Amino acid sequence: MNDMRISERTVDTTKAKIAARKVQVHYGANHALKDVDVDILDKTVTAFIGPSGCGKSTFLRCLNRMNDTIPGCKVTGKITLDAEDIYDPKVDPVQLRAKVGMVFQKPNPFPKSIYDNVAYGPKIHGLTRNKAELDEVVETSLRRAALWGEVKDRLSSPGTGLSGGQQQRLCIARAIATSPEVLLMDEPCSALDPIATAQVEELIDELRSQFSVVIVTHSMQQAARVSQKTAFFHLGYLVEYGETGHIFTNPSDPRTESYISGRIG
Ligand SMILES: Nc1ncnc2c1ncn2[C@@H]1O[C@H](COP(=O)(O)OP(=O)(O)OP(=O)(O)O)[C@@H](O)[C@H]1O
Repeated sequence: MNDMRISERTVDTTKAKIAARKVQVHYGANHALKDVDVDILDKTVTAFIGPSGCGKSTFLRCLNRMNDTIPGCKVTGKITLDAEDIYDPKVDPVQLRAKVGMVFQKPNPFPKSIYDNVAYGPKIHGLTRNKAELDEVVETSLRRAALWGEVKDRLSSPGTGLSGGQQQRLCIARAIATSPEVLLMDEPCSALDPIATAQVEELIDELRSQFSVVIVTHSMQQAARVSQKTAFFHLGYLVEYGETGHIFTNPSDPRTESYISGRIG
């Protein structure tokens, strides 16, 4: 069922899945993001890089309206998903977040069973008609998150009992269970060891065949390994955006050059 929804999508990889124009974010008096314009492509991994505090997470949160939940945070400008304005008053942010899922820095499974962690989204969004369909979505999502083999015999055990890397893959399974079109990942490997990091990176590459992935990372090596497009942020500006290979070998802006060569950051 999940597979059907995905294969039904017509995809043109040069097409913008998300388009941002003149995006500004203020936290009270702090002007955190300034005039950000970018097209995020479908079926592509886009990395957001830049020094601490430059606005990467702030911009990521604009893309599924997570900033709505932060008091004093004001977002202006325009962001569209498939040409539809996500800040239009008729858009329900909860529905939007099912389409634009998010995985956080620290694995944050619900204090529920492994099964219920994954079943939660499809249940609240009414995506399945019966237990058999729900079972199928849970299995498919856990398989896609490369976790099924490790948990299939203990689906009723608590999600919080898994290792850190397994918990992060569970959170990824939870995020993909609603068949999102975009997956936002905010430093998803920063709490993981190198083996778990490698597993999640492999997974990111696989997920790209189904949808658009945006990843915030402090690791330039990781950005280079997993992404096809990179956006470099500095002091609230999106300084440079382009092919990852180009950004890392031949950046156009001196600020990008300084960052990738380790002179700022
Ligand atoms: N919840 C918040 N409330 C108030 N100000 C915030 C909040 N989140 C971020 N900011 C401010 O917005 C600016 C950008 O922060 P943001 O976290 O987006 O940067 P970042 O590039 O993701 O940083 P890091 O790499 O350290 O995670 C900073 O000045 C920060 O202090």
